[in-house]
Formats: sequence, structure tokens, C-alpha cells
Amino acid sequence: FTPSSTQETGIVCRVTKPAALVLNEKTSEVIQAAFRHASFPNITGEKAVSFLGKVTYGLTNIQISNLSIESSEVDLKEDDAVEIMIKNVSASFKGTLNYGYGTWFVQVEHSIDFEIFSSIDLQVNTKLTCGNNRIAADTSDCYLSFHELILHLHGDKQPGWFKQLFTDLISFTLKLVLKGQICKEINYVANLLADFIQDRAENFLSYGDIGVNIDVTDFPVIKENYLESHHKGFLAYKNLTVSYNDSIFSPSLLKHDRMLYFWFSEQVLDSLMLAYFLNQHLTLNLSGEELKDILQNDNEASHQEILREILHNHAANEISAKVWSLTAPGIKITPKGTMVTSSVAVHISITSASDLYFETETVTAVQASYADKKLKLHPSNPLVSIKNVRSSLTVSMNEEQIKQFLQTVVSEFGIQAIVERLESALTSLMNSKSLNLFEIINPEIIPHEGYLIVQLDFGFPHHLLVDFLKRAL
Ligand SMILES: CCc1cc(Oc2ccnc(N(Cc3cccc(OC(F)(F)C(F)F)c3)C[C@@H](O)C(F)(F)F)n2)ccc1Cl
Repeated sequence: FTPSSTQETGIVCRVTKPAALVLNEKTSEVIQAAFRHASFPNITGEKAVSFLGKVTYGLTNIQISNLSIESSEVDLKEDDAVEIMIKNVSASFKGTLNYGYGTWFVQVEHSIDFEIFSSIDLQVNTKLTCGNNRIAADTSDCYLSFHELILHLHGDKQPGWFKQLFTDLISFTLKLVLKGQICKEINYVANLLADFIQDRAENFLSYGDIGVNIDVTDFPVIKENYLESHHKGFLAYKNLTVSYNDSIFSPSLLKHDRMLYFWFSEQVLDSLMLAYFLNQHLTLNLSGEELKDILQNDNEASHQEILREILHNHAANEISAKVWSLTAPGIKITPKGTMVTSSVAVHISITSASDLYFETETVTAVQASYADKKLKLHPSNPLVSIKNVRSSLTVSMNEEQIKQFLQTVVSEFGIQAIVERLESALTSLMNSKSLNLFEIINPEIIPHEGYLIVQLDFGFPHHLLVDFLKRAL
């Protein structure tokens, strides 16, 4: 993995200590999945025993039976690792012990079932690295310490010395095997989780042919109060990739009192707008009814004649309107809000003989918020200019008056009508990615000069864990 320059970072995610503590509550379920998923190889060995000759033994089909985890703690070690300490994992293993001993003239072969009760402390220092442009977990720093390990041989009719011999022999080899297997399993599950999050994130940010490349641009950062990952955020549209390399992130832009922070460079949103435009998503057809709803609150006296001409002189079902972007809307993020510059054409066909066409350039500051699982957009003080008016309406207004009418209607009713439809389209898009299943607490969407910060707290995403465990097992 060669870290690309941080200029290529379009999206930064910061998971703070409070989030890690919430996620830690559920670590035990992930670790339990790791233990359950572990398969234990057969253990064979031999040992020369005085007066018995050589004793050979084998432990076969070792299965973990019940497993319980008392508690786990998580600690972030600056520029090092995420330390997870799990106390008192009590697990019992069942299996079959085959053993044989004797000299050249007599051989004894036996097999009995055994059960092992163990209580283990586990410490995993997880380093975050990069594997093919994705976040990977390195949990090689993994320690098991056994509080106790009780071997229980079924049909305990063996003589005392025999039990003692095997208990030491087996517990030693078993500790080695358990450590090897459990730590290997944890590494497997940790990387499965990292891949799972990356896949879900890619899915979350994609819509048909439009996707966002979230390859990491740098090694993930571990600080005392947060984890942070840096991603390209490039637009991936059909086989087109829009990259840029002048978006500057700096760690001081984010804090660590909220659980999650997402930093979006303005280019990410700007290039997404380009893709939506190229994919013809930025067009809208309005029925006569919808047009009437939009214009009905216009009580301006001087507008009534043209409104009657458009809306009332014909049956509503004859009227239709088409609104489409002439160019990709431009996005500039400022503290006042996201400035959206767009040029739009409107064609209202009333009857075959009468229609109205005009183009409008608008610049609108848009603030966004998310409440009750709905995205809300708040447009304010739009700049509107009207041009290329072509009308076959029979009204007593001159061209300048018609322009004035259109200017007022667009800024007071038209923009709001577009924004409402945009809100519901974006909300249903995000809900199609099951965002509504996440418990998002007091999300804030804050625009800054050239970037946007989304910060929030969350409740544990159980559905995500269930999805992951289904996939892991
Ligand atoms: C959807 C959020 C997001 C994730 C991205 O990619 C990844 C990939 C791997 N890890 C992360 N982490 C951030 C993160 C936090 C919370 C949720 C989340 O994704 C998800 F769980 F919601 C998924 F299902 F979509 C991802 C973790 C990374 O920051 C860290 F902490 F490991 F360093 N992000 C890139 C951009 C965006 Cl907007």
C-alpha cells in the first residue's frame, strides 16, 4: 500500500472514544462469534514415561461448547493500537482422548471422552493497517492467559497417576493450540468486520451507476481520543473517475466530543452533482395539479391574469410542465450554507396552441438538517435571473412584466417546490440503504469554507451486527 498524498483525501471519518465504548459493549458478541467459529485441529503427541514406555496420545474432534464473556474494556493507544481486554472468558471444550502405551510385547490402546473447563483472560492489541486500499486489522499482538484449566475425563476410572499425567500433558498442549486458534480466529473476524464495514460503506454511498471511491489514502490514525480514516471520495460514474488533489484536511478541523465525525470536501458533493446531471436525474415532470399546488399561493394582484391563463382556462389535465437542468449545478460550501448555482429550463405546455418556455439561473444558499429520519433542506435568499422567455400566452403583460412575474414565482414558489422533491428523493435514497435502521442521535450538518462536517452520536446498530454475524458464521 503506498499512501497517496493527503491532498487526495475527499472524505475523513473519525470514530471517537465514546463511540468505541458503545461498540465495545457488543465486542463480546463478536468475540463469541470468533470462538464459536474456531475449529480446533486434532492434537497428537507422545511422551516417554518411566516404567510405562512411550505414551502416545491424541485429542480429536475438539468442540467448544458453552462460552460466556464477563466484560471487555477498550483503550486507544496513541499511534499504536486499539487495546481490547476481555476478562474471564469461561469456555468448555469437549473431545475424545485416544492414548496408547506399552512395550514391544504388550500395547494398550484406549479412547475416552474428555471435557475441559477453562477460564481465560484475553488481550488483543489491534493495529489498523491498509490492505489493498482498504482498512485492515492486525491483531497479531494477541495474548491469552488461563486462569484455570480443568481436564475432566469421562468414566473416571483411570488411576490417579494417569489423570495427573494427562492433565499436565494435555493442558500444556491445549493452551498452545487454543492460543494459536483463538488468536487466528480473532484476526479472521477482525478483518472480516473491517471488510464488512468497507463494503457496507461503499454500498451506502452508491446509487446505480453513481458510486464514490472510498479507497483509503493514508494509514488509519489512532489517537488517545479517536480513530480516523482518510478516503479518496472520488466520484466513480460508469467507467469515469473524477479525482482531484487540492482538498486539504487537517485533524484540527474535527473534535472528539461527538461519537462520529464525517468530513466531506466540497469536490465530493460537486462531482456527485455532475454525475446526477449526466445521469439525467435532474429532470422533473409536473402535472397540472402539481403546478396548481405550486402556484396557488400566489395572491399577487398583477399575477392573477397570467395565472388564470396558465391554470384556470383549461382543464388541469391538459397542462403539464417539464423542468430540467441545463448544466450540472455548481456546489460551493460556505459557512452561510451550500451555495447551489444552477441553470434550469422550464417548459409549461397548456394546450397545443399555448405554452410558456423560460430559463432561469439561480444561486441559493442551502442549509441541511436531519430529523425524524428525514433529510430537510432549507433554501434561503435565492438570486434568480430569467432569460430566453418564449410565450404564446394571450395576456396583456409585456415581456418585462412576464419576466418579473416569473422571477417572483421562481424565487417564492419554484425553488421550494424543487427542494421539497429533492428532500423526499434523497431521504428515500438513504432509507433504501437502511439508514433509517440506524439510531442517529442529534446529527449536525455544518458547512464550512470548502468542506462540510457531519457529526452525530448513535445507538448501537444491532441490525449491522446481526448482518455481520450472519455473514461471519
Ligand atoms: C458510511 C460512512 C463512510 C465510511 C467510509 O469508509 C469506511 C471504511 C472503513 N471504516 C470506516 N469507518 C468509518 C465508519 C464509521 C461509522 C460507520 C461506518 O460505516 C458503517 F458502519 F456505517 C457502514 F455500514 F456503512 C464507517 C471506521 C474507520 O473510520 C475507523 F474507525 F476504523 F478508522 N469507514 C467512507 C466514507 C463514509 Cl461517508
